[in-house]
Amino acid sequence: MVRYRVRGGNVLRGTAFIQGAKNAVLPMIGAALLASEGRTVLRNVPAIEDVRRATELAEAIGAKVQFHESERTLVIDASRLTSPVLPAEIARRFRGSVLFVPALLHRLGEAVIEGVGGCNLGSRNLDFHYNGYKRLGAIVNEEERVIHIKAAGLTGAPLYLDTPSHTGTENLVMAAALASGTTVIENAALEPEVLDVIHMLTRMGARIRGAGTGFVTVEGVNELTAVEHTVMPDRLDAGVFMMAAALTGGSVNLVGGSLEYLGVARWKLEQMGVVFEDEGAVLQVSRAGPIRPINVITDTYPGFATDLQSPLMTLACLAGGTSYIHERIFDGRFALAGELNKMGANIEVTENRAVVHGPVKLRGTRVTAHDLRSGIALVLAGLAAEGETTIDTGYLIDRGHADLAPRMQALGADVEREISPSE
Ligand SMILES: CC(=O)N[C@H]1[C@@H](OP(=O)(O)OP(=O)(O)OC[C@H]2O[C@@H](n3ccc(=O)[nH]c3=O)[C@H](O)[C@@H]2O)O[C@H](CO)[C@@H](O)[C@@H]1O
Ligand SMILES: C=C(OP(=O)(O)O)C(=O)O
Repeated sequence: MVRYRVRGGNVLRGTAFIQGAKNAVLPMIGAALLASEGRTVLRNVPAIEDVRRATELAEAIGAKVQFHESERTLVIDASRLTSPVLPAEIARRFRGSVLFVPALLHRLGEAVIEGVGGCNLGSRNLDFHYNGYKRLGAIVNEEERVIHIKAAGLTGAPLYLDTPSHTGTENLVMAAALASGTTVIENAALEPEVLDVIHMLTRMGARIRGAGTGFVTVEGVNELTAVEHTVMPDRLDAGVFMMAAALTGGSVNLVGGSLEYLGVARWKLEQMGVVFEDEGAVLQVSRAGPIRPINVITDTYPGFATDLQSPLMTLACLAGGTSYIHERIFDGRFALAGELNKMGANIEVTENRAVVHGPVKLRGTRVTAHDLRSGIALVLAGLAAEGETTIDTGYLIDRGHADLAPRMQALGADVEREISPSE
């Protein structure tokens, strides 16, 4: 079992390199599987557990994949896919497994989903995905524990999403890209990662209009070509390093930490006292004065990202006053509050609203990451706490943050990653 150990009190200074985006690279691996010839090269790929699982899953269905981790480069040869089955033991470990379905439908005519993983955040349905496939002509059998989807050729159709689902949009765009005829997807997601995936698909030969408008039109083509593509920077990884600088009162330079994709999170952090200075392509982050309390409502992009809500809760514990957080995307994303309260925080949760009373003095203790973002939020809490914080289920942090300990150490933080002796 992986565990993180953090000794608090150090002020962070120096340079951090922001990784490539987890939520862009996973659909890009799914997109690479649509190309029936040649090799796809993805650059700026983060060495995270989710990418390792995606590599294993792609191999399980017959693709040849090489992950050159030190070069942050993934090479995918999907010329022969051999199995429509997404095996449970891999697929259950990450949400991105669901992004392999369009390639299986187009290449093999069926997909068998033995399980889908991802962060445990309450209900996480896939009905928008399945309804979309059905409208494109697929038959979806959801009656068993194992889901079977069959498609003898997909045909373009008008589609909609009840809410602008991130992976839902990516999946329906990929399904429509090789369908015959035209598909219009109404209420499509606007997240920058979705746009980066559409950019890659367009370079592969897909005909997609309207990305970033909420109405995406896809004219189906007969084939897609393997391309080389550089994954955009991870705005969630950047947000964490911004908050690490702010809560320790330090100053860090973020390489790849552009403000361009932060949406409302940028303005909320500024209201809390975070100062940004763009120096060409490097972003300097520091704090002016004490941390101020904040009101945050999570929303789809450009609203405040739900994935930054947990780290923000840690920052709010240190603010001089009461902060209010309203979580609108996931119904089970407040397990963090109980863990922070063990460290001395004063957080009250009622359904999907949290009231964070600050400032408190956090004390290091043993805590548990319930999901990826609560895990990284506990690392941040550890940086600000007196004494040592031990965070179990470190695998969840490694799902989405590459080389966290060395990157934090380079800034002067006392963060260690260890494998627990019990295994
Ligand atoms: C791999 C990946 O990209 N993960 C991201 C993606 O997850 P993911 O794509 O799973 O999140 P969605 O945008 O689909 O989910 C948003 C909301 O819609 C609901 N919903 C979604 C699909 C569906 O078919 N039916 C349904 O009811 C979900 O339960 C949730 O309440 O977007 C989330 C919201 O920005 C992020 O937190 C995740 O980091
Ligand atoms: C919810 C998250 O990821 P996933 O959708 O991969 O579980 C996340 O990145 O916080």
